[in-house]
Amino acid sequence: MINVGIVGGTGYTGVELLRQLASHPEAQVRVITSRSDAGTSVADMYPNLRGHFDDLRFSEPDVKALGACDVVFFATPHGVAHALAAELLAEGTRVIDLSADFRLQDAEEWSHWYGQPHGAVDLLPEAVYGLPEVNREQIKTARLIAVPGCYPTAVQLGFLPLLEAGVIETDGLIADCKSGVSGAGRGAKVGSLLCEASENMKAYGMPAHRHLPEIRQGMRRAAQHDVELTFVPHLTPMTRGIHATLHARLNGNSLKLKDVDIQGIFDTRFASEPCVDVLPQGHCPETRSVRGTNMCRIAVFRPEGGRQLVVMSVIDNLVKGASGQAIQNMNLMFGLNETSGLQQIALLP
Ligand SMILES: NC(=O)C1=CN([C@@H]2O[C@H](COP(=O)(O)OP(=O)(O)OC[C@H]3O[C@@H](n4cnc5c(N)ncnc54)[C@H](OP(=O)(O)O)[C@@H]3O)[C@@H](O)[C@H]2O)C=CC1
Ligand SMILES: CC(=O)N[C@@H](CCC(=O)OP(=O)(O)O)C(=O)O
Repeated sequence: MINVGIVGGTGYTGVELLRQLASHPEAQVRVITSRSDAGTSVADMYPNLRGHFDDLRFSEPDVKALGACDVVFFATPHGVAHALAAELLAEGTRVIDLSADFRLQDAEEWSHWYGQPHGAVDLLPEAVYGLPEVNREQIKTARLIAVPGCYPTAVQLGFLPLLEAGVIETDGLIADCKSGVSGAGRGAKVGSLLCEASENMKAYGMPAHRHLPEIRQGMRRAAQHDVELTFVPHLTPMTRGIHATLHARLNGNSLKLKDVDIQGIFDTRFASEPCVDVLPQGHCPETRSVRGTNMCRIAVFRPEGGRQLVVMSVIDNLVKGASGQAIQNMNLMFGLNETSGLQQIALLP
């Protein structure tokens, strides 16, 4: 049994970790922290978990108790994992961070986008970007994982096959993304109020959202050179889900273009991926088909056989976009079945 600690258990990604770990056959949550709700029982705060964690109570973060765990998840705001990761790693505890603290390889770039100094520069060289579809082998031996952001997961998975195959222009790329409101976290904010967010849709984070450098970093790796991307996030009136509509243009001359099998590129790239499902030609993915699941569903279109491509990529922001992907990483790090505890099917309607 893997002994698990969670720092920041009262947020949406924290409770999503608990929901998934409740049915995990080889993981046991031993410690879960909240400073404001220390002493409260988990089942009292989240009645959907009654019967699963009845003896578990939130406690103040304590490095000794967390350091006795095999792995600690950070489901905390940016900067918290910077402060605690080194001490936990020194205890032999592995760290899986759901925040952005270790996602960018360049500490100065991180400080620029997150508006604070990087608090753990020494750990950056060993942090592994936890996108299993790209870094599976490094994840298996990692001590410190940076779980990708929600938009970066949906966007990178959608663009990767095309970038790796070298069939698209790498300038003028567009990621037009829509997110459910749980992406903004559980903390009270005016923008998340029912009267603000329902029956409404708006873009935000313009002209540049903090996920842009993270997405660009992954796309640069896939293309092996810089890419030019416009990323526009929108808030939509649903609780969970991300829908990314990606636009790219085929490169090369029109004679060669005839022969490019776009559907085949996606089918081949993700054929052995347990958490990516490429839809058959002509089908559009929908967010409700991945709601509560660790699946990314993708479709690719080439309207009228032209140069322009449209890729659609959907995930649940709290699962494949956060907690589910974090558990997928844990499974790989501990040599377990990669989808252990992650085999939920979406509830329709
Ligand atoms: N929501 C989403 O869709 C996604 C979120 N993420 C990231 O995951 C992380 C958590 O997100 P989310 O669950 O939405 O966040 P919330 O804001 O809902 O929850 C934050 C949690 O962290 C705890 N916390 C806050 N400050 C500290 C601190 N200084 N030290 C220790 N614990 C602290 C809080 O409890 P308390 O204050 O009581 O200690 C709370 O349990 C964030 O970095 C977020 O950006 C990543 C992908 C998707
Ligand atoms: C709808 C909404 O507000 N979404 C959040 C992104 C989700 C998130 O928490 O970002 P990380 O993955 O980097 O942690 C935002 O735009 O800031």
